Amino acid sequence: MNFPHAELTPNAEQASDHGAAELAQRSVRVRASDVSVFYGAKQALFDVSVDIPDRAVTAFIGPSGCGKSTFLRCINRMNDTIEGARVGGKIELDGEDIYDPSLDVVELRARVGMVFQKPNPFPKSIFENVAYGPRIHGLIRTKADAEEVVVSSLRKAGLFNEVKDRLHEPGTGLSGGQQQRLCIARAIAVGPEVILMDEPCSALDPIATAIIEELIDELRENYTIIIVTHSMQQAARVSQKTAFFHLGNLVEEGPTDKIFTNPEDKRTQDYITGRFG
Ligand SMILES: Nc1ncnc2c1ncn2[C@@H]1O[C@H](COP(=O)(O)OP(=O)(O)OP(=O)(O)O)[C@@H](O)[C@H]1O
Repeated sequence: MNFPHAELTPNAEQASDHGAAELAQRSVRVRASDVSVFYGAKQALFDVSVDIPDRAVTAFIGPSGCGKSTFLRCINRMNDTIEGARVGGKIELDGEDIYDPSLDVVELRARVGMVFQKPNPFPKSIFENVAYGPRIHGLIRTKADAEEVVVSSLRKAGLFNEVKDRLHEPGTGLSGGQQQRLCIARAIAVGPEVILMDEPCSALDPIATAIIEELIDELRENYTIIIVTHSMQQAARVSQKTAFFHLGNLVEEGPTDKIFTNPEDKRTQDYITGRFG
């Protein structure tokens, strides 16, 4: 699909039906109900409710400062690490309240992995970048276990063939796109169900971006992916569901082809046609 910025297409209804049918087959992996976020006295998100479908890609789009990253960080409780941040409402992962006081946040962050805007490999070898997480989570005991998890995670991240002869060299020596795939391998290594990606291609060139987009498309077979992106073309290419945020509100969400061809809210229409943002 490649039609952001397009005016409504004549077959919009047909396209929407197709996207809706695909999404209807997916169960809900993450459910947010009336989520609000405050940074000190300032409210950054207002009563956001949305269902995130299992094993699909959901894109969060919207102008700068509208709260996309803030909402993404609620889903693995990264906002807990920001002083003065307060989260209200409810977020469930497979029906379990992730803000329940009895929930182990370290375990949650293994189940809900995160990939950041700027690739941030540890200053360690490629091998250790991937083996570190499973080791501290007690998922590997022997050297053979470590090798198995490193190789399979690098394969799933589409990086193994490029690095198999230099696994013990520093991860920071890879190109930006390879470093980002290393970070994806690192997230995959601890067996997540959900992978959050906060503008994962914004520091990459178009070729590295295309490789990551292809990878995201493959990963959705096994993982629930949520991506924040400034690129509407990227949202249209990689996602099946799109949520449009504006001034801290979730304005509209639905099948990506419907949001881009037949949005219901004028603000969504204005944004996707490039009138603001
Ligand atoms: N750590 C923080 N402390 C205080 N205010 C914050 C913090 N992080 C974000 N904000 C504010 O919350 C609002 C939403 O920011 P957020 O980064 O979530 O938006 P965004 O849509 O992801 O923006 P961008 O597309 O520019 O990354 C903004 O007004 C921002 O200034």
